Amino acid sequence: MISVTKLSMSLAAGGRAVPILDDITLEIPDKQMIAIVGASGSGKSTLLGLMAGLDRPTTGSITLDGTELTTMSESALAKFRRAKIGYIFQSFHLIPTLTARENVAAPLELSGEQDGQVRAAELLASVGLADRLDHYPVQLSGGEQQRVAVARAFACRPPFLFADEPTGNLDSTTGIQVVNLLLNMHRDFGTTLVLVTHDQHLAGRMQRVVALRDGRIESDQLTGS
Ligand SMILES: Nc1ncnc2c1ncn2[C@@H]1O[C@H](COP(=O)(O)OP(=O)(O)OP(=O)(O)O)[C@@H](O)[C@H]1O
Repeated sequence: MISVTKLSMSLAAGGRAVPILDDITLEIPDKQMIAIVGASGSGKSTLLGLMAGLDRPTTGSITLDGTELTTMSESALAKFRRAKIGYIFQSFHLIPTLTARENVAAPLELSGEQDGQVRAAELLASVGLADRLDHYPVQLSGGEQQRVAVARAFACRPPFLFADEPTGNLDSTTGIQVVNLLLNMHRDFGTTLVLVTHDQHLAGRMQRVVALRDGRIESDQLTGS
């Protein structure tokens, strides 16, 4: 379960504090698939980054599986993220000097897994990239890079997966392939999936859609998906 309580975030800009998120309270049950939507600048990416422990709020609480993130030391937070959190970026963020297989193996090897390279090859096969193991990111299309990023994000079987506009840089057909992959992985791994999107089609495939407006929750609806 993800619990966000009375979360606020202000950032300094032009010598003054600008409110970005204001009094957000949100509970996300285990295994739920939820989309965060809203106009550009409404605070979606900021909220996602806070829930994933990438940033610290000004006030409020964030717990994942009962662990409070906001008071953790940097090193404890980094360890927690490695064990519990997968993150997918709009612009893929693969390591350019590593092959597809090495990119996926990296988090496995960091977490002490002996057969990381073998497991990485299996994961890449499961996202349809068995014949791209030794390609570097620059040798892959955008959709292929995002599939590598999806395989990497799920590699350590994290209970929590966050995705910031995962289809934002892809054409619609490739975007649909990546979404199908996310849904399959969610089903197979039982992951809680929180994603930010501008894509109505993608949002509608989640079980719940939370809309932000000016840093506050404007609506919170189950979709029936
Ligand atoms: N480091 C920063 N310093 C100052 N303001 C910031 C900073 N990062 C983000 N902001 C501001 O915070 C607000 C929310 O940004 P955020 O990226 O969370 O919005 P978003 O809803 O994800 O937008 P988009 O859909 O365009 O990606 C924006 O007005 C942005 O300009």
